[in-house]
Amino acid sequence: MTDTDRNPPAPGGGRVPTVIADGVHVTYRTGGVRTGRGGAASALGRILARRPAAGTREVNAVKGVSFTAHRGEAIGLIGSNGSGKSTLLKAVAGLLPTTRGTVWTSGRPSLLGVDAALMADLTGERNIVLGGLATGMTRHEIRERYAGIVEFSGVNDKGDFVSLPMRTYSSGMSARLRFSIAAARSHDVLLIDEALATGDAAFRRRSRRRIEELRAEAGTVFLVSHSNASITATCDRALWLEAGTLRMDGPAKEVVAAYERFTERT
Ligand SMILES: Nc1ncnc2c1ncn2[C@@H]1O[C@H](COP(=O)(O)OP(=O)(O)OP(=O)(O)O)[C@@H](O)[C@H]1O
Repeated sequence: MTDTDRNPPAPGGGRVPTVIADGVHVTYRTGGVRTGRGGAASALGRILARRPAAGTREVNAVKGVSFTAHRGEAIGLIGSNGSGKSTLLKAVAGLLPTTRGTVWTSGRPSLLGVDAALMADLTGERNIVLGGLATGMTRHEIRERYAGIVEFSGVNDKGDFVSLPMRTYSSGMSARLRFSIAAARSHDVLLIDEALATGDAAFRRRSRRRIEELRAEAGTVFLVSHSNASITATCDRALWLEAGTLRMDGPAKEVVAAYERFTERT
């Protein structure tokens, strides 16, 4: 299949954009250090004067990032620890506000993170239903796909784990179940944060095939990973973030090679 087959031409003749990030900045403000001084009156004064509380720290996690993603692309996000990958993903998902710049997305983006909201005290079964509803599946669709989700995740490979509370799962099993729930339906824009890193080799193969299918169903997949091999095997394009800025955007193999040269030097 050629790249053009996967990316049906837009009415205007070009590829169909699904995410446009235009000069995106994201800033975290962490709570002030408690000094024990200052009552309600001084807090009110600060709010009226728009002054941050003493000790408030600002972290500019993403600084002026711009890119356009298209239908049918799988895009890897790479970069050192703390370079802003997860923050950018959350901003694209609409879970964090931008302090400057704009993110435009077509359809509803779905973020599949390591800390996605599954309930530790509920069984895998219940979480499949809740997670399925949360990703927009109907009860009927969940019933139809339930067996496929359990099989894909492999959580029952070593016993009937799906009927046990998720707190009894290893972190790899939880991550696999989260991925399997999210991957059970097509997404306009699917954002995956490190989900593949925890699976074993067989699961990683299944996941890559499924990501390939999701792209073919005309979605866009973003994948954050510290595994350069996962990025080159799964993605055709990569964005390299360093200290919140976009260092490189291009074919995954070229970007990963440049990033590897950079990490060897540092
Ligand atoms: N909730 C938060 N409050 C304050 N600062 C934060 C918060 N989350 C992240 N940061 C800071 O924002 C910066 C970017 O973090 P982010 O998690 O986006 O990086 P990352 O590239 O995904 O890192 P990693 O590879 O280690 O997962 C870091 O300096 C981090 O300390």
